[in-house]
Formats: sequence, C-alpha cells, structure tokens
Amino acid sequence: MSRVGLLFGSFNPVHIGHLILAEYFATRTDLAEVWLVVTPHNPFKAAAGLLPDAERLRLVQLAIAGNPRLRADDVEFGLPRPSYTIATLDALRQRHPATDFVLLMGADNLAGLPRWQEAARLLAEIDIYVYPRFGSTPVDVAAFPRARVLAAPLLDISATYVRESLRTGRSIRYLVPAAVEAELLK
Ligand SMILES: Nc1ncnc2c1ncn2[C@@H]1O[C@H](COP(=O)(O)OP(=O)(O)OP(=O)(O)O)[C@@H](O)[C@H]1O
Ligand SMILES: O=C(O)c1ccc[n+]([C@@H]2O[C@H](COP(=O)([O-])O)[C@@H](O)[C@H]2O)c1
Repeated sequence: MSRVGLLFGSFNPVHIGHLILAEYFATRTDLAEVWLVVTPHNPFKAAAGLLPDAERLRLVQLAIAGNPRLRADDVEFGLPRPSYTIATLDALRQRHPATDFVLLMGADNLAGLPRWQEAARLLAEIDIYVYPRFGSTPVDVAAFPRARVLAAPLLDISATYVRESLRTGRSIRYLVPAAVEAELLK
C-alpha cells in the first residue's frame, strides 16, 4: 500500500510555507505523496477575505503543477459542512482503498485533536506526522501512540501575511510561487 500524507488547510492562499512542508514530507519521509486537501468554507466561520473554494483549489493546482509527488484534493467540497477530518478520511479511504493515509499536523493542532469528531476512532485508525510550528506550546506526543514528530523546516509565513501584503499593496514575490502571484495580482 502506498502511504500518502494529507495536509488539510484553507489555502487562502497557498504559500511557500505549505509547499516546503509538503515537499519535505513527500521526499524525506516514507510517504510516496502528499495531498493538499482544500477545506471548503466553514459555515460557522467568518467568510470575509476568503477566496471562493474553486479559486483556492485552482491556486493550489497552479502552485504544484508538474510535481508528481503533490496533489490537490477537493474531496471535502462534496461532503457535509463543517468538514470533520474523520468523515473526510472515510470518504478518501472509500475512493482510494489501496492507499494508506497519514495525517500531517502542526504541533499547535495536536493538543486539540482529542476534542475532534470521533477522536478516539481517528486516533486509533491513522498515523500522525507532527511538524513543529512557531509559538506552539509543547505537547506530550507520547499521549498519542500513533503520532511522530518530524523535523520539517520551520517557516514563519502564513496566508494571513500574504493577504495582509496584498491588502496593503506590498510585494508577495517569493512568498507564493510566481504562477500564484500572477493570478493573485490579476
Ligand atoms: N509556514 C508554515 N509552516 C508550516 N506549516 C504551515 C505554515 N503555514 C501553514 N501551515 C500549516 O498548513 C496547514 C494549512 O494551513 P492554512 O491554510 O490554515 O494556512 P495558514 O497560512 O496557517 O492560514 P491563515 O494565516 O489564513 O490562518 C495548517 O494546519 C498549518 O499548520
Ligand atoms: O474533525 C474535526 O472535528 C476537526 C475539528 C477542528 C479542525 N479539524 C481540521 O483541522 C484543520 C485545521 O482546523 P482549524 O479549525 O484550526 O482551521 C482543518 O482542516 C479541519 O479539517 C477537524
């Protein structure tokens, strides 16, 4: 079974922090590929400043074009909202029965995972590769038997910073791939 890492996000927009992370997991671990799963707009969260779902997906596709180890996935667009990771995982497993999925997660998100939908089943069913994040409080990874911390590079870049740069007319060159920059500046 090929092992595929899942990187979930709003990707509003995708930036080099996401891409360097995805490439790290796709080429320096036992994973064959990493799929960037674009989360649709959460109806319980403010939509202000959120690019339409299809546009965020398109930007991810542009960003990873030509990379055989990365894929953009829109499975959550067709699932009930909000998107629960366990439901997404069930849908992905049904579509790709020969794939062994691994959850990629920032150290900042791991602590909250026990409160997610069907957390006990999620934690029992999937390996989790944890990457460091700036400012995240240390979490006891030993409490998560299927979680491992990997030394992915840490970049202090966020989609918020890219959006703020766009809003104030500052450069986003190198923060996003050139094709994404061109699309955002159209
Ligand atoms: N610079 C980065 N380095 C490592 N991981 C990142 C980085 N930026 C985002 N991520 C991770 O990628 C996942 C998806 O990111 P998301 O779309 O939420 O981007 P973001 O840049 O954090 O967005 P925003 O600034 O809008 O909150 C998140 O779970 C987050 O942990
Ligand atoms: O499954 C859940 O209950 C659940 C609860 C909170 C967050 N998540 C997932 O974690 C990712 C980050 O969530 P958030 O709220 O920190 O943006 C997002 O892509 C969700 O799919 C999942």
